[in-house]
This record gives sequence, C-alpha cells and structure tokens, in this order.
Amino acid sequence: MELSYQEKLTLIKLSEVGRTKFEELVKRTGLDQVAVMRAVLGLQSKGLAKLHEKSERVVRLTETGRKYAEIGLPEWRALAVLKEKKKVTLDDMGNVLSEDELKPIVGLLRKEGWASVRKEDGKLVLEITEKGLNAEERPIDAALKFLTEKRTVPLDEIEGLIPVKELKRRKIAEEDSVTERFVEIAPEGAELVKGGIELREEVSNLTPELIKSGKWREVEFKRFNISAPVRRIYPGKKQPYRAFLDKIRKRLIEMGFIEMVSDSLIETQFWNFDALFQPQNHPARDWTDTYQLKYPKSGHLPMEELVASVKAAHEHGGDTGSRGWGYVWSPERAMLLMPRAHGTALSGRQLARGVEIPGKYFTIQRVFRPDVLDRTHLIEFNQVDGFVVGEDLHFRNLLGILKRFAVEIAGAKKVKFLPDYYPFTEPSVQMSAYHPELGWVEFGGAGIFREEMTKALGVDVPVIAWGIGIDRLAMFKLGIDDIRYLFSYDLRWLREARLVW
Ligand SMILES: N[C@@H](Cc1ccccc1)C(=O)O
Repeated sequence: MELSYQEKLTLIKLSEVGRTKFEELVKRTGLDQVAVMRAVLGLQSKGLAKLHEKSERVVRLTETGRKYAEIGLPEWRALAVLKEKKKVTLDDMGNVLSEDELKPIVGLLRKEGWASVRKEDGKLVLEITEKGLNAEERPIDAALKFLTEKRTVPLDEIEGLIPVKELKRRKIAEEDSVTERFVEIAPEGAELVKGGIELREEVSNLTPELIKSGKWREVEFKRFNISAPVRRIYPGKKQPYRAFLDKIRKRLIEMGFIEMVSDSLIETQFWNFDALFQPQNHPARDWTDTYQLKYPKSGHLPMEELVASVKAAHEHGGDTGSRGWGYVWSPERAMLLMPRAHGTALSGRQLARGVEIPGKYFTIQRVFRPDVLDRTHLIEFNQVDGFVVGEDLHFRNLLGILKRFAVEIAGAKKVKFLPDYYPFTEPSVQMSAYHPELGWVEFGGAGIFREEMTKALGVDVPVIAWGIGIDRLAMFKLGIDDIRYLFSYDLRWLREARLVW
C-alpha cells in the first residue's frame, strides 16, 4: 500500500494512542491541521484509520459572564459594601453597581437572605444579615469559576451544578454546539505499524543541493496528484480572432504565398476601383457601397505612365483589343480618398509594382462597407485576398486552388461554385463551402482578372484571384452565432473561446 510521508507519520503517531482527539493528533504530528486532516482522510479511505465526529451541546460564558468572572457577581460586590457599612441605601451601591445591576439587586440579596430591607424616610435601606456575614460559595459561583477555567463545558456537566436556564436568565452563559473529532486507528492500521513503516523524508523539489550532496538517493519524492482539482487561471493570450487570423497567415505562408502588406486603411479610388478596371460614373462601380473620406478629400496618383495606361484601358481598351468602357476618364475622380473597400486593391498595387512569375500572393485586410449592423453583417470586416500568376493558368486551375483553399482555411468538406459578376474578373465565380450544421455558406468571390486590368498594370500572363470574407468563416470556427462577438470585450468569451484551426 502506497502511503505518503504525512500519512505514514500520522499513522505512527496515532498508533501510539489508538484513539485521540483530532487536535491532539495535530499536536503529536507537528504538522499543520490541513495536512493532518488530509492524511487522516487518506488513511480512512485505505481502511487504516477512522474519523469520528461527535457534536455536543456545550455552555460557554457570555460577554457579561466574562465581566462577572473578572469583577465579581453584582450580589458579591453589593455584599462587600454591606459588610463594610452594615446599613446602606441603594444610592450607596451606585459606586459598585451599574444601573442595570442596581435594579434587581434588592431581590437578589433578599433571595439569598444576605440582607434585610426596610423603608426609612421613604428610602430603601439595606442591612446585612447573619447569613450575609457568613456567605459561602453557591452553585452559581462554582459554575462561573468552572466556565472561566474551561471556556466551554459540556451541558450536562453544568447541569450537575446549576440549571443552565438560571445562567441564561442572568445572561452569564449561553448554549452552543461544537463538533468534536476523534481519530481512531483501525486494526489494519495497527498491524501495518507493527510490521514496521519506513518513514523517509519526502521532498517535492529536487534542488541542486540534493543532487550535489547525493541526498537525493535517500529522500522520497512526493508524488504529484495531477487529478486534484485546482483553481482555474487565465493567463494572457491572444484575442481569439487575432489568433485565428494569425493562423491563416501562417498557413498561407507555409503554402508558398507571399504576403502583401499596407500600413494604411485609406486608399485612393484609383487603387480601389480604377486600377481594377471598374469604370467611373457607371453602375458597375456600385457593385458594392463604399465610404468616402471628408478630409483630406484627395490623395496622389501613381506614376504617370501607369495612370495613362489605366486611363487608356477605361476609355478604349488600350492595346487589349477590348473597346473599354467608352467614356472620358477623370484623374480627379481617381484621386478621391476612401477607406479601403476590398483587399483586392492590394492585389492591383502588387501587380503594378511587379510580380514573380509564376507567383502566389495574399493579404489579410480590414475593409469597410456601409451596411446595417446585425449578427452576420459588420461595416468593417476582414478579407483574405490573393492571386496566383503564371503562364498556363486557366479557369480550372482557379477552381482547383479555390477548392484547396476552402478545405485548408475553412475546413470545408465540400465546395460549390456559382457564376457571379465582378467588373475586374471574367469569368467570375462565387464560392460556397458546406458546413455540417449551417449548410452552404457563401464565403467569397473569385475569377480571372480581366486583361484590361492586368495589361494596364504591366502583367501579360493570366492572373487568377479571389477574395474571402474571413469573419464569417471565423464565426463558424469559433462557434459563435453573432459576428459582433469577434470584437467583443466580454471577458468570459475572451477567456473561454476555443482557439481553433
Ligand atoms: N473583391 C471582391 C472579391 C473578389 C476578389 C478577387 C476576385 C474576384 C472577386 C469582394 O470584395 O467581394
């Protein structure tokens, strides 16, 4: 049988007495109360000892009782005055008795037969009697002494001296109940001790000293109880949604994607719209609502050549063979500033800056679009945008990559594509992933960037691109049904949200 050091020590000490009060056992072991209680319970569960609890009615002094113990009962103090003066009025007692004590004193002294009472000139006069002169200790005095010495006394021991009722009436003592614990050794425990228990010091920390001195060979290492309940602690950790986004970033980088970054949330219309072949003053620009910046209103356009080729693509298709949108392109309009409305703006910037061919790029962007807030819509949200560029890419590659993407990022088992429209892609698709509980969930758009866009930005090979609304996917992953919770301050959620991938 495996016993801890403390159990062994407790058992040995208990065997010396067989049965003892718990407090006594604590003294004998020299351990602290909690440790002994744990040891006793441990021994009990192994059938080596027994813990008995007995609750008992006891009597203890009240505050008043303690005062009387110190300065004497009122009748004794009054008697002392009487002894000295033989004949006194009640007023004479005022020095030794409090007001409360004065009132019942006449009755008390008479009951004891310690004084006789008369009225003289309308005043009460007390005179000491023979019995008063020879007054002796009464049961109540003995009880008071007993209670003062012992603090708490079993009810029946007091009842042997005086009815407790009497003490209570005089507010000297009160009744209470206490639980007494006894520990008793079981025959199995006694036998175990008889057979000899090796008591070796137990250590819970392996220190350099133990190693150097070689003492580690002699000591016993305390076992850790790893199933003991402990208080929950909440160490600092990443906000769950942040952690989710970071994991996506890591995964994409592992897949060979290069990250596109931007240190501003503000974009010119040029990069948000024009560079993506979205015509000005045309309903196609309204494929989504956007915000505008009030101040400053306008920003800067990039290099002249780039602006010229975007302008040409819009007005007549440039050298793509397309007829373009057929209107006069306005640089002023393109300079207007806005909070970025989609991550695709960064894809345009990257294509213009130059790309590796073949190459794969991605970005995780906070984007802004007016909407009515509800549990599935926010006016600012996050998109994961990206593109793959290469000589022989075609539509089937796009679907293949998107599928892999949906599986890798969304953890989707099934993916579905539907035709869609974006001014910057042709063909365009919308993608949905199958969620076991929520059914088909639309999570983004994709397509092959139009030549009018890519050529104007200086790229002459196919570019397949997509944009994913990542917040929706995060909701499913994090097990929440209100998108606003992604940015919640609710501590309970922040503490307990699953960190998922
Ligand atoms: N930018 C589009 C998604 C998209 C990206 C790239 C290509 C096609 C579509 C959106 O915000 O919904």
